[in-house]
Amino acid sequence: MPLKNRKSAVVLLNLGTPDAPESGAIRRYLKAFLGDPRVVEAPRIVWWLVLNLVILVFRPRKLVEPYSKLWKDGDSPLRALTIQQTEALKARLQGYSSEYPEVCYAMTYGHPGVETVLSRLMENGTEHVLILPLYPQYSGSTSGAAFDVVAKKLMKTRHLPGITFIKDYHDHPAYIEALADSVRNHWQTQGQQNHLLMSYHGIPKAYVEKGDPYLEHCQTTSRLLAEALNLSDTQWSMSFQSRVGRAEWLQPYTDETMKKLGKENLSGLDVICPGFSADCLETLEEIDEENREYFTEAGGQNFHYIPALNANAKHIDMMEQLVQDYLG
Ligand SMILES: C=CC1=C(C)c2cc3[nH]c(cc4nc(cc5[nH]c(cc1n2)c(C)c5CCC(=O)O)C(CCC(=O)O)=C4C)c(C)c3C=C
Ligand SMILES: [Fe+2]
Ligand SMILES: [Fe+2]
Repeated sequence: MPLKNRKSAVVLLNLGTPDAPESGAIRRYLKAFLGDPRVVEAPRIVWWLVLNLVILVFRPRKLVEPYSKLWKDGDSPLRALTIQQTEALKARLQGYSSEYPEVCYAMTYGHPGVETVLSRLMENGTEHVLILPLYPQYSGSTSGAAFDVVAKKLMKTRHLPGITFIKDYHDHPAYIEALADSVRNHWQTQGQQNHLLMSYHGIPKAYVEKGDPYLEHCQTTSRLLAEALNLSDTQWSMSFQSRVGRAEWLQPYTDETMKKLGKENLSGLDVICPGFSADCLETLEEIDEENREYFTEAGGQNFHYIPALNANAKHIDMMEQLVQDYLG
């Protein structure tokens, strides 16, 4: 099916990451991210005080070391992998004909920002923009916040382009197939362990109680992946990581689950993070280092982290399919 034309563009939209593994850059990133009321819904004045007087004073310094360890060739893994995904999708769509959409990437917080990327596309005469937030499961705190930055730019634009916003793809067959293929490949090369843990980024439980469909999306993705892999109910489970603050977040928490599974003397654990489209601090450091330690210190053996889909061919197949579904 031919794609519309070169006047369309696809924007891969991810969360954002600091510009450098230094406390100033990390502080700027956290200020934008955690200052967004979509992410932290606490009363504004109270939160402003906590953010500026506590979190932005201590957390940036704490994150310098883990970010520095992951920084490669002058970039953070999240941005480097988003660039690889962009190049791979571009190469794929160029194969169609001379009439293909431009492919670029943007970040909700940090660089390149949505405002800059959309301005450039509109200056170049782009008539239709397909926004693909790289969050398979919808949450107001991620996909909703991504929509806000797009809308904010459009509110200031006289001649609007057409806009298509992909809300989520948590149950898209090409996404489930990409995840299943990645797990099968891992099992083929590294061996299958007794249990597969699917760990998702957490959100406060209150967001779900107020109507955020995130939990339901995570449950559906997990069930579909387990079915695709023919896993019985005891062979897999799901958990939620990266809790910040003292409020209750979605449970079970990943760190507590690791300790529990480690104590059960499991001979081996495979861990996948289906909600992360690219490896980043939360997978490479928090899961593959910190949580690996919780598991092994509790007595577990053979901890295997299965990488995010990153620029895998099947992940790019999925993106190509989404472009076809929405622009074809
Ligand atoms: C405090 C509230 C937070 C909510 C709600 C939240 C939701 C959420 N986040 C992601 C994806 C990522 N988060 C990342 C880092 C990160 N997230 C928070 C806080 C919340 N996230 C913080 C404070 C940080 C910074 C690191 C830290 O201090 O621990 C990242 C990694 C960025 C990188 O540079 O590598 C991603 C990706 C999702 C998908 C989500 C809700 C579904
Ligand atoms: Fe986060
Ligand atoms: Fe494994």
